[in-house]
Order: sequence, then structure tokens, then C-alpha cells
Amino acid sequence: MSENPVTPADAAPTAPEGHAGASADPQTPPARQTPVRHRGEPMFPDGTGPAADPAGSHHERRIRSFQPRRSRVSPSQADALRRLWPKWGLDIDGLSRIDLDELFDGLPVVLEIGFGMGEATAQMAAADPDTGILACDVHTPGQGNLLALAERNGLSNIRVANGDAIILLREMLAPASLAGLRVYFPDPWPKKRHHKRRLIQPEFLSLVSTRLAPGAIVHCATDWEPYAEQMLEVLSAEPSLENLHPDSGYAPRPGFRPLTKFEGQGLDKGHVVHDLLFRRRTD
Ligand SMILES: C[S@@+](CC[C@H](N)C(=O)[O-])C[C@H]1O[C@@H](n2cnc3c(N)ncnc32)[C@H](O)[C@@H]1O
Repeated sequence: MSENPVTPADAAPTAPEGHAGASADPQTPPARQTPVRHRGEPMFPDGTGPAADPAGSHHERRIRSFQPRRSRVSPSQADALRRLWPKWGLDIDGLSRIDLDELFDGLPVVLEIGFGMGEATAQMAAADPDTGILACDVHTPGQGNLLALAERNGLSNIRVANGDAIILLREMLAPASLAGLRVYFPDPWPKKRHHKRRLIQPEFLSLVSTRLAPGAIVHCATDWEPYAEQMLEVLSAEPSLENLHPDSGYAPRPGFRPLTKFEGQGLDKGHVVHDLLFRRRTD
């Protein structure tokens, strides 16, 4: 992984590998003609669908906790994005404020950062229809997948945000507006020089704490032992949070959190999973 992977050429989540640049060899068939999307461009020509590389268009050079990926969007994901994005999708670029009360009809709202393909998100939304889930990721196929799951399961308590959750938290959410935060299996960035990209850092938690309502729950999980240690250290050091586990350590996986896709991959490799449950102090 490069130190600063964000270049215009990277900013095309729907572009298949090998698309950019025609082959010089006339015998080589041309790459599949999926249009390259540039930063901020919507997915569909009529201006709908999630924007490509949304956080990049904030013109802000900053360390990002995700790696822009060139992932193919399947036909069923594209169909879900085309039909459901106008109703349930939010491009955080171009928004100034998000009124969560209006968006979720007054339900308490939990922010999930990095839902991946969204299977666990959909299961949690189905199990708790009285909680709204604002699910934020930059991964276009996952956004389509989650929208399709929400429709298939008749879920009306999910909204899908496209963009960097740090910008969402900092610029679009009102103070004390969240009933909880979920971060399940965030990218572990195992190399030392990439540790600065890890999401769970002291500055991130200071920002989060301003957006949480008193009593709101922060729930993190990881299968990467050194990251679990970092999470425990920085969550414990954030003065506005208190550990819900009586030993002030890791919590057992609560019954309401389903296994996630990345968790399954970690377990297959023999990794040990740690959950961390903290609460925003009320005093
Ligand atoms: C390792 S995956 C885990 C996905 C899922 N939670 C699971 O357990 O299967 C991490 C996800 O977080 C997303 N992500 C990382 N940093 C993010 C950020 N700042 N804002 C939004 N999404 C982010 C990535 O795009 C990726 O989909």
C-alpha cells in the first residue's frame, strides 16, 4: 500500500482493473468498457447514485483510514443503487448538516462506520426496528448490497451514507445527536508506518464524544490483537467514556452483534476477536 494512495486514477470505484489506458498490443482484447468515474461524479448519467471517491472531493489532504478500491459493482448492486439511492442514500459531499430526526422520523440513531457488504448491518436493523442506523462507507458495491438487503427485508430504518465518516461526524452531525457508534473490524493497517491511518485514535474519539448523546454506546470489535490493545488504551483514556465491562477490559461479543464478513475471515485464520463496549458518561 502506498503512503498516499489517493490519486485521480484511484478515484474510480466502478472501474475494472486494467481499464485505464488502451492496450498497445492489437491482439489483446480491449478492457471491458466500464466508464471511469472521476472524483465527485455520480454513478449514473442522470446525476443519481453515489459519487465516486467522495471524500477526495473535499479538497483536503489528510490521512484517510480507508484505501480507495477499484471494485466492480454487480448488476444487482447497480440496480439497487439506481432505484434506491435517491430514497435511502446520502452523499456527504455537498451536504452541510444532516437532520437525523427528520431522516429517521425521530428514532434514536446509531452511526455505523465501515459496514463493508452490510450483512451484519441489515441483520441488526431487522432485529431492532426502533433504532435507526446511519451506515457510512465509501465502498460502492457494499452500498448497493446493503440497499438491496434493506429492500429485500423490508427495512425502513437504514440510511446509507457515502463518504469519509470523519467528515460526516465533524461537519454534518449535530452535537449529542447520536445514540451510539459502531465500528466493526475497521481496517487494521498492520504496518507501523500505516498506524496513523487507524480510525480509533484519541483525536477521533474526542470528536466522537461531542456527537454522542449522554449514555450513548460505543461498540468496537477487531480480530487484530495489536489494534485491540490500541482500542482499549485510547477508549479507556477518553475522559467522556466509561468501559461497560466490569474488569475494564474486553467484553464478550454481545448477542445483538452478528458475525461479520471480515470477522469470519479473521476467525478462519485463527485470530481472536475482541469486542469493546463503552458508554458516554452522563455526568
Ligand atoms: C475491513 S472492512 C470491515 C467491514 C465490515 N464491518 C465487516 O466486518 O465485514 C472496513 C470498512 O471500513 C470502511 N472505512 C474505513 N474507513 C472509513 C471511513 N473513514 N469512513 C467510511 N468508511 C470507512 C472501508 O471502506 C471498509 O469497507
